[in-house]
Amino acid sequence: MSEKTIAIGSDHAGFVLKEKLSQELERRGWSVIDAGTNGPQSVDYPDYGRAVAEMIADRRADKGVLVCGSGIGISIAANRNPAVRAALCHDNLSARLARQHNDANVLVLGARLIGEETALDCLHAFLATDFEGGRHQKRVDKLGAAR
Ligand SMILES: O=C(CO)[C@H](O)[C@H](O)[C@H](O)COP(=O)(O)O
Repeated sequence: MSEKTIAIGSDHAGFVLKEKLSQELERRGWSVIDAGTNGPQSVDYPDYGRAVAEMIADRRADKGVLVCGSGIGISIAANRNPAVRAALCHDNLSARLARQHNDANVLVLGARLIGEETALDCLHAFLATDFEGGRHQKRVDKLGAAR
């Protein structure tokens, strides 16, 4: 795995946004593993949330990005894996706090709820922000998540 490997996945509702985010990640030098889906045909979000979560757990990817219509279903799916801290974000601040306070390793976006510009803003904030540690470390430890 290269130092900057990211796994990305979506259901049909997130497919178009996933493609845009994937292009942006590659433009920024990330090695992207695309877990699908690969078109607009209706699929089931748990399959893609699970696939990206397993890549995080197996350390095939450092971070992940998931997209569905609201972001809710695919967050629930990913967070069932104890290695994952998936954060559903709607703006720059929530994406930043997800990293600073929660050490989130998966960014989740709702393609039917936010526009492309906001999604890219969330992505940039998520990638640019480090975990603060300190008082947040023991709380993250209590989540029981592996790193
Ligand atoms: O999981 C979701 C809702 O919590 C996502 O928004 C899905 O993308 C959505 O449920 C898919 O809906 P559709 O009517 O089958 O396109």
